[in-house]
Amino acid sequence: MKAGIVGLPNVGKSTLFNCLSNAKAQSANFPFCTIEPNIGVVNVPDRRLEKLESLVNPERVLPATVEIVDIAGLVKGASKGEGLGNQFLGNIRETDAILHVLRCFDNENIVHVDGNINPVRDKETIDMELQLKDLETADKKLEKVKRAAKTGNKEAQKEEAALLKVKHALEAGQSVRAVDLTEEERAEFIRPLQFITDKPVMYVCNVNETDAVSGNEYVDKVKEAVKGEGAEVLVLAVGTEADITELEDYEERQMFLQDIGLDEPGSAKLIRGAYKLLNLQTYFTAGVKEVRAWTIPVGSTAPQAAGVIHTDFEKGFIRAEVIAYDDYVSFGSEAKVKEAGKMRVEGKEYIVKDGDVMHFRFNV
Ligand SMILES: Nc1ncnc2c1ncn2[C@@H]1O[C@H](COP(=O)(O)OP(=O)(O)OP(=O)(O)O)[C@@H](O)[C@H]1O
Ligand SMILES: [Mg+2]
Repeated sequence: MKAGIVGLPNVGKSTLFNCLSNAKAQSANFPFCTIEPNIGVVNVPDRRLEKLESLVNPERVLPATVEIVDIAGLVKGASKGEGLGNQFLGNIRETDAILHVLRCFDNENIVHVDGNINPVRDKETIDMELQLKDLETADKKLEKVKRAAKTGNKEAQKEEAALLKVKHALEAGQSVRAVDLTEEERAEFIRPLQFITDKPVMYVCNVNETDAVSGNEYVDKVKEAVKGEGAEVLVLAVGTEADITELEDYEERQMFLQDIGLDEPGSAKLIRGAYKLLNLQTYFTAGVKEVRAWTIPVGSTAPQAAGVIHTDFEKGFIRAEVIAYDDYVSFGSEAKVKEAGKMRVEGKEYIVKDGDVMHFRFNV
């Protein structure tokens, strides 16, 4: 599962990537600095993990991770091959969620490819290119389906109807995620086509240091423009945070953050947001050797969760012993939780909850 960073050229995508990931991407003040995508594995900050560490005192602690991809900037006409359009759009198709960076800062030294600062227009430019690309996908598929539909194939007729809804919405400037489709239409016909504008999105407003806490007028306009989408809008002083990430010393980083009015890096919030956007959640294993966060899709069953550790755990799954995170913390140790009768034994059907601390019993 991975989230891709998209936006116009020179808006701060690679700089954002650099505050998230230890892998360093080249960032510079000229458009199309990035050509090949940069891929980084990012630790998901989670205070619960720190709490468990303090209770268990393990030899090591392993956080959950999420993959972030820094993609080349898109420009108007990308869907028709402008810039390096088509190739870049291919890189976006391979991701599972989109972090859309919008330039919300004034700075005469940093070139804007369209001449002035207007994040709402920029968003529309990017959306339109993504929508045009999706339209191409829909048209191609429709051509095939139409023939089968004409012969009276019922399934093909249903598919044609769903695709036509999507086509018309895209032509009207809507994204696929906003199209009114039945659950069945989505699952059977639309999701398999991996439309770019069907992927969940979060907007990242890149602001100056002074606006890191309360945003600015540009941010307000973005919020107003995306109100109907239900998407999250995050305010982040990307340039400043990248500088702070460079500091070796933890105390020094905290001081800098406090100076700009933050108690944790905005990038931490963003990573958690990306994790949620990907529809992922965490369960923990907590032993003296290792306290570890494991990543599973929301709605996973206990055997599926066990399978993330090892396929044998899933195949030979017998049962899971589960402690709710809050119980673990309020009783202070596994032994005390057991004494209090708060440890549950769950079977194959159990849907794992975020934060569960788990042991698996299995048989191979
Ligand atoms: N909030 C900010 N304030 C001032 N300058 C910034 C801010 N964010 C990024 N920059 C600067 O903007 C320039 C472009 O940044 P970056 O290389 O990250 O853009 P990009 O979106 O990756 O561009 P490309 O699409 O060309 O790869 C860099 O010089 C960076 O330092
Ligand atoms: Mg870049």
